[in-house]
Formats: sequence, structure tokens, C-alpha cells
Amino acid sequence: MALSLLIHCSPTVNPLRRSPKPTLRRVNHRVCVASAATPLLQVNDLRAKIVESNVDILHGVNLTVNQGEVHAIMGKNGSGKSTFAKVLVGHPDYEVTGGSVVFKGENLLEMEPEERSLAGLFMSFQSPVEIPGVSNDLFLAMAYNARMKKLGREEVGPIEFLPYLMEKLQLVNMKADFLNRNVNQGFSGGERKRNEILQLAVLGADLAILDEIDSGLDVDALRDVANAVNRILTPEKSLLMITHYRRILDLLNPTHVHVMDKGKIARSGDISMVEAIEADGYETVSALT
Ligand SMILES: Nc1ncnc2c1ncn2[C@@H]1O[C@H](COP(=O)(O)OP(=O)(O)OP(=O)(O)O)[C@@H](O)[C@H]1O
Repeated sequence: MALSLLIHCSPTVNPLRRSPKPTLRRVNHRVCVASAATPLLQVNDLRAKIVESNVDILHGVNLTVNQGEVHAIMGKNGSGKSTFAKVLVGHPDYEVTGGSVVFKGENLLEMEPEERSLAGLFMSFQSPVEIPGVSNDLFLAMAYNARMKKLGREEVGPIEFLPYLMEKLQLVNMKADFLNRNVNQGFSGGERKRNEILQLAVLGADLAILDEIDSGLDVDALRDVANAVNRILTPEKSLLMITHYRRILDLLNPTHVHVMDKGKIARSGDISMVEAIEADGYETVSALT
């Protein structure tokens, strides 16, 4: 994975934008600071194709995510969920052919992947890649310091970084041995997923996109990962997760659930929609649209 996709820094400040007065609201036991005026992410009629084959995959996705909300996207295999997530972070395999995406008031589609990350987007991929020859701790330190540099702050040395890193390691319930190993090399599927959450904990994000973070996790690992995500989430942070399973939804309490079908969000609702999906499958839910 390109380092640039992982580097993230705090929100860039647009002096031309007046910040709306925040209001407090409660979402699934979490008190959220909500901006009534500006959604965190506003996706309108987003269309995209695969660059190599020219095949259209996204056929007009609409989605609004506000600060502090937890959104889950479900849907049949091949319905376009991962493509949507990858288009949001600027994956080079896809070309946007229509629509708009506004993130924190800025045109996300005009930003390079690194800028999206710096603007506060983080994505954990369905299949996190290995980075041979780069140890996990070095990688995290480099990514963290790149963020500091972009923020105009002083970079931190190993003595300062290590306690910060150990605290995050504890949050994810990972053993310190993983820090000396090359990024994801030889990691089991579950260890890779945990490592993604460690990266999120170290780098932070205003909107974290987790693509099937629950796949391949045993019950204990799933609980650890969900607990870590819950601790990372603050009232200002938002989460967009892609999943096929209810277990993680019960742990992360989504405020919104969406079903994607044929490259569009076909239906949106709350957690109760998951019961209908589990009982009757996606056909029934799609038929309601
Ligand atoms: N880079 C690519 N090259 C070729 N086909 C692709 C590429 N990316 C996506 N596709 C195709 O686009 C469709 C949507 O894929 P996507 O991975 O977005 O689905 P998904 O909803 O995430 O599926 P799943 O639930 O199985 O993970 C699939 O038919 C897939 O084969």
C-alpha cells in the first residue's frame, strides 16, 4: 500500500469557511458534536468505471455522513461496496465519470490520494498489503512524522514516539513483537486487520473507512478490534464500514445502515434493516425500494 494513503493529519482549516455553531446530540450512547450546516461527507450521484476495462461499476451513489455518525454499507458480493470506498480514497484503478464528493466542504475528487489522507480520510483495505523490508514500527513512525511535517509541527524521535505507539498497541491488544516485523509480512489475516486498526489509532482520521475489517477475525479478535474502534471514535469522528455480518454491527452500533445494489445505494435505514436482511436476504430489501 502506498505510504501516501496512510498518512493523515488533522483537518486543514479553510479560513473562508465560517464554522457553524455546533449542536449536541446523542447517537447510540455517544454524544456527538454535530454541525447542522455542513455534512462531513456529501456524495452526490457518484459514478465511476474501471480504468483498465472501461467497465462502469458505480452508477450514481448518494450518501451523506455527518460528524459522529457510524454508517454501515452492506450488499451482495460484487455490488460495488469496495469500489465505492476505493474511489473515495482515490484508488488509481478507478476513474470518476460523474457526480461529486464534498469532504469537509472541499471537493474531494480534486485531491490527490495523499491530500485526501491529509484532509482526514483513512481507509483500511479488505486485503492489507505487505511492505517487505520495512518494519512496522518504522513504517508507523514515518507515517506519523510525515503527518507532523505536513502540520508544520516538529517530527518526533524514537524516544518520544515509542510510548505513544505502545499506548496504541495496547488499545488494539497487539503484542509488541509485531512492531519489529515487516509490515504485514507473514501476518495472519486477523493480524493484518488488527494492524490496520493500529495504523488508524496511530494516525487518526475524521472519517475512517473500514472495508470488511471483521472478515477472518475470531470472536476475541473481533471484540478487540471493535473495542479499539469504539475507543478511537470520538463524538467528532465518523465511521463508514463495509460488512456482511451482524456481529460487528452489534458491537459498533451503526446510526445508519445502507444496502448497495448494482453500484448504487438502493436502500437506507437503521439496524432493524439488518434483521430483515438476515431473515429474507437482499432481494426482499431491494424489492422495497
Ligand atoms: N480493479 C478491478 N478490475 C476488474 N474488476 C473489478 C475491479 N474492481 C472492481 N471490479 C468488479 O466490480 C464489481 C464490484 O466489485 P466490488 O469489489 O466493489 O464489490 P463488493 O460489493 O465490494 O463485493 P464483495 O462483497 O464480494 O467484497 C465486481 O464485479 C468486481 O469484479
